[in-house]
Amino acid sequence: MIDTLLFQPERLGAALGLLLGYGLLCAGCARQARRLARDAGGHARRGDDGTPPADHASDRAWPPASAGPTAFAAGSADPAGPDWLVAYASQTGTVAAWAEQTARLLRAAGARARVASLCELTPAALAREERALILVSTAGQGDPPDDALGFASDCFERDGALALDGLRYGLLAAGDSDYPVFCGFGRWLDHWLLAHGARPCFERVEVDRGDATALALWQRRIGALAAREAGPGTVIASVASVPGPDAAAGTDADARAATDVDDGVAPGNDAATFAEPAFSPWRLVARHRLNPGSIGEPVCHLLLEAPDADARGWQAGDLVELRAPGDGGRARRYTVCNAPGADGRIELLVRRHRRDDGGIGIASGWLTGGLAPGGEVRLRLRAHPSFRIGANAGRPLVLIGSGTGMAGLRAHWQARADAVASAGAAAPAAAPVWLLFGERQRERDAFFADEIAAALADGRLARADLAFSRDAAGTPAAAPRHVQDLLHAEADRLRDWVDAGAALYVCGRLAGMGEGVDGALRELLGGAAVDALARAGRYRRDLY
Ligand SMILES: Cc1cc2nc3c(=O)[nH]c(=O)nc-3n(C[C@H](O)[C@H](O)[C@H](O)COP(=O)(O)O)c2cc1C
Repeated sequence: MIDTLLFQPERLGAALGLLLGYGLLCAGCARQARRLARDAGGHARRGDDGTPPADHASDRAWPPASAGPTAFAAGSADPAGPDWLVAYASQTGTVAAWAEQTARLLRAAGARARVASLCELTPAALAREERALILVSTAGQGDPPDDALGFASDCFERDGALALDGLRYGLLAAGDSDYPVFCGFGRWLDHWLLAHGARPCFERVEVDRGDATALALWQRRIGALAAREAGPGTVIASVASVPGPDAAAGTDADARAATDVDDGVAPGNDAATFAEPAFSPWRLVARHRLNPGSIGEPVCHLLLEAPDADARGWQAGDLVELRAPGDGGRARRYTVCNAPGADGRIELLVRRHRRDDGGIGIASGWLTGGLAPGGEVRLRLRAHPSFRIGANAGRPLVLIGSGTGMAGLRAHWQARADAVASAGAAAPAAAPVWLLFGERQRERDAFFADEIAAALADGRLARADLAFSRDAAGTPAAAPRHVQDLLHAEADRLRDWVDAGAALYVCGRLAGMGEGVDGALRELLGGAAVDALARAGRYRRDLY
């Protein structure tokens, strides 16, 4: 996605800079070159046919089951011990959660740890730090997550002018090797840090699809660092029980030798266990097809009921991860389609996926067909901080999306309406909500048309603009066909809303819609303004 936000020459002149800078950095740093050589072959754990091996299919478990209970005893560590910044950039919340867990590990080892999103940091602020653990994912096509856009563009602007030689850091790069540019942002950031004099405490840890072995390695690295920094006599427990890099298929002893951290951590006691929430058995209450007769694949609206504890603590904008039978234990993500309600139910929108070979996707096929009402779904909720309402609760909202992206938009307009209802009559008038949505045919694919009409009638929605791409025959050529065309058609209104403080939320497919909407926004508002909105948390995206 940032190729449209940051890395296009006509915008920040950065695409060329990135490529050039990347090349120069690689050329200029022998150690990095060795690392890159390893990177090139380092993902040979994929099967010969290009399919991911079974361990990649594991969900984002942290720590891996094999790690056993993870315990860090503070021992004799100075409670006001070394101060760590744990910085993260995360598009869909995975890495944000790992950052929190990383900080917990450090604190349990007697260190002080502050967690901050890269959107709260500048390169100059980072330069003032002595110790940082940095965890970043990659989004779009090898790009930074949205919360790192400002930081990344600052890196370009300050390139050459910044000295980071006072900083020691460890870097975790999360990605998915199914994408052509694996861990693109994490690798770029690592090179940028090195080029500016920052010193790595250990070799970059790359985590492919939540790979448990790589997470275990990260955990070992932190444990060893914490032990060393906490000083002699500190007992840090259980880190030694995490399988070492040599025990793991495909990891390299060289990476271990290259680090300046000793993994020999003394076993100890006491537990400060952390773990991902378990999958719970939710139940399918009802399923309706939203687009009968559509020329597209079926889109179903699913209603799911929670086992008690799972229904709490989530917000509009959050995701679920679920496992379908026969899907190799892989966790699939869907955006929740409703706001939290008293009944504790969640709703999902699922389009049946048609593969290139004509077959049907395992998870989407099951959710839209094989799973019978009353049937069980192994599911867990996942916070998605960068798509939540956050500080935008009082702002006008512009909700933009297409297809199953309706899910995240609906959750937000429902949540806004619920917040207004619970504030009571004395509350000030709610900030307005504007929906812009695209699908194929009005007659078949107008998801939630009745609900939208009712919301317009009672003011929950101030305005709704819909575009149907396959209804264009017979209409003027200039008529909006896609949601990005709606933005162009409503350019003045869009500028007025943004001037009035609106936040923009975009949900749906990255390819086509997400990129097209980003391009339209940049054309209409200007690239710098869009970057500023992103930095201020007023441009939030849930793209897939
Ligand atoms: C829309 C989208 C685009 C992605 N693009 C890439 C990519 O270009 N390279 C990569 O290695 N991983 C890519 N990923 C995978 C994510 O980096 C990976 O799932 C990561 O664990 C997500 O962490 P987060 O939830 O903290 O953002 C992409 C994921 C999504 C949803």
